[in-house]
Amino acid sequence: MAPSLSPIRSHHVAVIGAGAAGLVAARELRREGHSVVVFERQKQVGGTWIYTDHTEPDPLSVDPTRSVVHSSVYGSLRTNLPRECMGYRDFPFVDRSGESVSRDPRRFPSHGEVLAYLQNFAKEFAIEEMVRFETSVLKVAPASEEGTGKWRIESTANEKRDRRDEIYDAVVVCNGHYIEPRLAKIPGISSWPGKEMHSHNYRVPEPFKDQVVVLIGNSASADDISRDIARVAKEVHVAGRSNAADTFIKRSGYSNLWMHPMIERVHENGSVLFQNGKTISVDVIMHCTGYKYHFPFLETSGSVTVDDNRVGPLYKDVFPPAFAPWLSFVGIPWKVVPFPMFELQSKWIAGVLSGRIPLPSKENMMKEIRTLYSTLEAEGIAKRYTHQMGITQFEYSNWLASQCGCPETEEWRKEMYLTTGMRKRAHPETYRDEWEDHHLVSQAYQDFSLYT
Ligand SMILES: Cc1cc2nc3c(=O)[nH]c(=O)nc-3n(C[C@H](O)[C@H](O)[C@H](O)COP(=O)(O)OP(=O)(O)OC[C@H]3O[C@@H](n4cnc5c(N)ncnc54)[C@H](O)[C@@H]3O)c2cc1C
Repeated sequence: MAPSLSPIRSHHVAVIGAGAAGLVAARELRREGHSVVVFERQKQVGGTWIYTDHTEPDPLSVDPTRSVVHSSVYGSLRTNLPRECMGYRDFPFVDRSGESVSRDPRRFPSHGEVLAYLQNFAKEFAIEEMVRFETSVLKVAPASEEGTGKWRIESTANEKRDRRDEIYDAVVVCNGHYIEPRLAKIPGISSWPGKEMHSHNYRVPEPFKDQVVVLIGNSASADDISRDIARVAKEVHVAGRSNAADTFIKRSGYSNLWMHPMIERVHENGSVLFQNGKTISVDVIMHCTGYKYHFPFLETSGSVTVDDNRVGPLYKDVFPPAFAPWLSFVGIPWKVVPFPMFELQSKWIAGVLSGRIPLPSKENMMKEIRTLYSTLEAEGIAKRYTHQMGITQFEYSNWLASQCGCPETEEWRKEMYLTTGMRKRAHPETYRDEWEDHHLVSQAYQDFSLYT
């Protein structure tokens, strides 16, 4: 029998990961009265925002035995959302350059500023006292075959190599999903002699000096990294699946940066043929093709799977009905404003666990998931886009807010997200330094005065 959800019960909850998702999950769980242990394999909080010069020994990151480097952040990275929009709702991401000279006051700051913000958040809410640093979770499995609802967690302290085996009432998975690369399929690649890598292992442009580089991808990273590398490389070519087959465009402002459709095939002599018929001799192919959800520690005997990058079944992207509410995930949706969404998902999980917020029956949750899958299929949307949200994120967040009794997403935040998206597409070079949504910034700061 699973533990009953009588009103306001406190549980012993494990959170996996101390990135932006795990930090706010820990705060909300403790606020609700649960006892919390956060497992974090790195030495500090911040997850993907902890920049490191290190990269993985396997540049494509496909070797399952490789030592994993968590962060995918590159040296020049600045946020692609304005700070007002990006921060948690009750801990605004405001300029704190008055507090320390090393802060970055820009509206679209560098990765170091986001890390500093997350560190401030952890300090403000005393999160670190709940975190076991340098401790990797190796296995998460139901504690017994009888389905007691409890979870067995095996972990190891990285240095000491001592394994711990513990039982928790509930597990909240916040392990991030920008670690396990997806790769493009390229005909002829096995005998192509050049260097292949994934953007996960890109840090700085210098190694690409005087080289001819092809980047595959239409994402923010392909866009940013191509410009970064074009400063030193001989030529940079971006191959995008969504570009028309005859695309051959020189990027304005650059003498050495071109856009193409996908690669048709590559050859033993080092050349690359694009679908537009252009052939060039290439030194490096970089896959900026995104990541796969990956939960190497999770053992659910097939009850929770990753199928073509669909994590499922998940009710509202959070609870697998078979284990609800004792297993949950924060941070699965993508193309979203992540931090405020993590905050609402975490409030919901905390309230459901304590019995304050009801969940539908397992059957009804499954019914809703099946309806979602059928709708996606009928609309011709591939499984791998199940968790993509974009504009629908606000309806989703507002639903979460209604469950938790919180105010809906602020209008200014929604408008700022949409306006930034439009400016990014129209002015990819300058959107981080020039903007027109000053009225939205004022509205944001009016709201922030409640918290700052
Ligand atoms: C290149 C890049 C640019 C981005 N730009 C933006 C942006 O501009 N704005 C924005 O809002 N978002 C951006 N994002 C999205 C970003 O991922 C989210 O903002 C957010 O940081 C994700 O937080 P998370 O906690 O889900 O995951 P992560 O930050 O990845 O944290 C997961 C944590 O789990 C730990 N962990 C994993 N497995 C284990 C284990 N087995 N045992 C113990 N600990 C474990 C990791 O060490 C890590 O600390 C960007 C992402 C990338 C990759």
